Amino acid sequence: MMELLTAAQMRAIEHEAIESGEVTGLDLMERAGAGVVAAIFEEWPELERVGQEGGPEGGAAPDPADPPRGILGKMKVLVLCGPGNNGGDGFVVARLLQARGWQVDVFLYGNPIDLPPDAAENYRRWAAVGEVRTWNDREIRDLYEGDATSRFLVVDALFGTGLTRPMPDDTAEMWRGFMPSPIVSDGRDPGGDRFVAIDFPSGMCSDSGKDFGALPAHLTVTFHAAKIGHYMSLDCGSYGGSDNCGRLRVVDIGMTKTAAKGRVTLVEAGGVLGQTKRGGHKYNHGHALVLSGGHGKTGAARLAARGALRIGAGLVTLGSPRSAMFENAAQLTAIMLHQIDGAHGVSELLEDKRLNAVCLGPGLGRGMDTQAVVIAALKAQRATVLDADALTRFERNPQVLFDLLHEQCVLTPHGGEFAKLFPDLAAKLAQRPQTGPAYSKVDATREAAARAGCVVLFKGADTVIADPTGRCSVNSAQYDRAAPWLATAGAGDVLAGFITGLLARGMSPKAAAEAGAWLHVECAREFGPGLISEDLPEQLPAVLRRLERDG
Ligand SMILES: NC(=O)C1=CN([C@@H]2O[C@H](COP(=O)(O)OP(=O)(O)OC[C@H]3O[C@@H](n4cnc5c(N)ncnc54)[C@H](OP(=O)(O)O)[C@@H]3O)[C@@H](O)[C@H]2O)[C@@H](O)CC1
Ligand SMILES: Nc1ncnc2c1ncn2[C@@H]1O[C@H](COP(=O)(O)OP(=O)(O)O)[C@@H](O)[C@H]1O
Ligand SMILES: [K+]
Repeated sequence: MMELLTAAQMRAIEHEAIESGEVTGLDLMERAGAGVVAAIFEEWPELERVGQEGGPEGGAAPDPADPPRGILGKMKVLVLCGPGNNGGDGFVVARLLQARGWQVDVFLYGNPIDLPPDAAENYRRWAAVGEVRTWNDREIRDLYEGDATSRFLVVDALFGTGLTRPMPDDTAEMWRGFMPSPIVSDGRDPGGDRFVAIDFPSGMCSDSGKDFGALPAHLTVTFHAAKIGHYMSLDCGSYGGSDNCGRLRVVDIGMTKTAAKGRVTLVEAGGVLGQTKRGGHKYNHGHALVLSGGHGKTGAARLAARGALRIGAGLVTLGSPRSAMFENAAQLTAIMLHQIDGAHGVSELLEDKRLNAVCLGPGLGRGMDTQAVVIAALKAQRATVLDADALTRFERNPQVLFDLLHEQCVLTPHGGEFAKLFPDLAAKLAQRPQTGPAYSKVDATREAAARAGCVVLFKGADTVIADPTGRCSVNSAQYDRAAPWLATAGAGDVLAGFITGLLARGMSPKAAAEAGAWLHVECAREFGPGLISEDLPEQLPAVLRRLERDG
């Protein structure tokens, strides 16, 4: 199970490892620097030839007959070291690359006398073989921009997990010079300069992913475990959150400990395995009820119902108001249809104990009825997914909803819905931070789950799932699992259906939310560009088959 750490947890793990005699701080820094160098060559194998005999190096003319050499031209390294241990890692990288024959320039932000001990030792080791130039952001920019014939490998070792406030003013000039470098979506820029961030792109908050003025990287190399900030996607314009990191690599530096408490995990395939049916009658796999909106607003509920059926609920019934019966009947086959009018109808139908999971919200409408219907369903104490209108209908008085929620419920808000139910938490999350570690989506979702008394799944490319006890995970649709096609109308309705289907099959609310969200992203990836929400449930057979095969 992959953990995502806060900066404080990482420091505690490091402290424990050093105290136990498992490793020294200097060992860790050496391994971190060596790990960065190894990651650079794994990412761009063609760079291995730089500085080697017969390979391109400072001064070598590009050879158009030899594409790799022609692409690289002259390759120089610029290492930007900061005043803490992130800077210490930078000195190690500088030393190791110079030893391979690279031409390396190193700038230090701050006074060498103030460096912490391990960084100071690596400063000395570098200073014995190379120059440390005093920080001058104008000079760095000139050096970078003034050399049109060279390609640069820029190593950003300014700030890592110790960043506590917005980037200092005297880095702004240099940042502006670097910014035009294109950051392409898969983190590769094979023809141009390479920006490598040690631990974090400097200016990015390691706990929240929030942007204190970050310099985006093509490759980010972190140590021991990824941090929460690496997986927070801010959805706030072109640069922010995980978008800053380019590709992410995690390097093992030989520590064995994990976070003692408050751990956050990354949702992975493991939690989803075993979902394929192994026998039993349809009633052994549960019976899900999805409530439809009225005439002209029925598509969302059908998407959810289809999702619930495909994910393996034994039976799925669509509860439809009288006005929409014909419309629904015309488009349903395996899904059963039952007329339900109003809250009374819901209570009556849920007297049938075989209906063990309910989905409310997609297309339900914001009319008077919705609130009463939700209340009736919650009083029936079934495993219940509340999405869309079933959430926003309580905007004026969320406490009415919170008082009725129980531990078998899952709320699935997107950002707008979250803000309606938890306006104070959404406001805290939206604030531009002045000090770090900043308030994160993980913090907000945990608080929301504690307040609601049930599982909250806060959607996005970084879907955060928390239960009221603080257990928390992130389902990421970033990096290798990017699925931008999910930003399509109705995708959330299908997710609500997936989770409802898994609840009907007896999964716990948190496990169902995690597995549903994971499979949702896999379905989007299985289909790829051009996806519309109807396609999502139809990818499940292939995804489940693959899981079975590879499991
Ligand atoms: N933990 C581990 O296991 C391992 C950690 N390792 C490495 O250590 C890194 C963490 O090191 P770190 O704690 O020294 O913090 P780091 O990011 O170098 O910055 C702290 C310095 O920056 C300063 N500062 C902060 N913000 C600022 C701002 N906006 N503007 C100006 N200054 C600012 C801050 O000043 P202060 O706030 O104290 O005034 C302090 O001087 C980690 O990212 C990883 O690379 C590896 O070696 C492997 C093992
Ligand atoms: N850029 C993206 N990358 C990955 N997943 C996304 C992205 N945008 C949206 N999603 C996912 O798609 C779904 C959209 O849900 P929602 O906003 O409720 O849409 P709708 O109301 O149209 O059904 C959520 O599961 C969300 O996590
Ligand atoms: K950095």
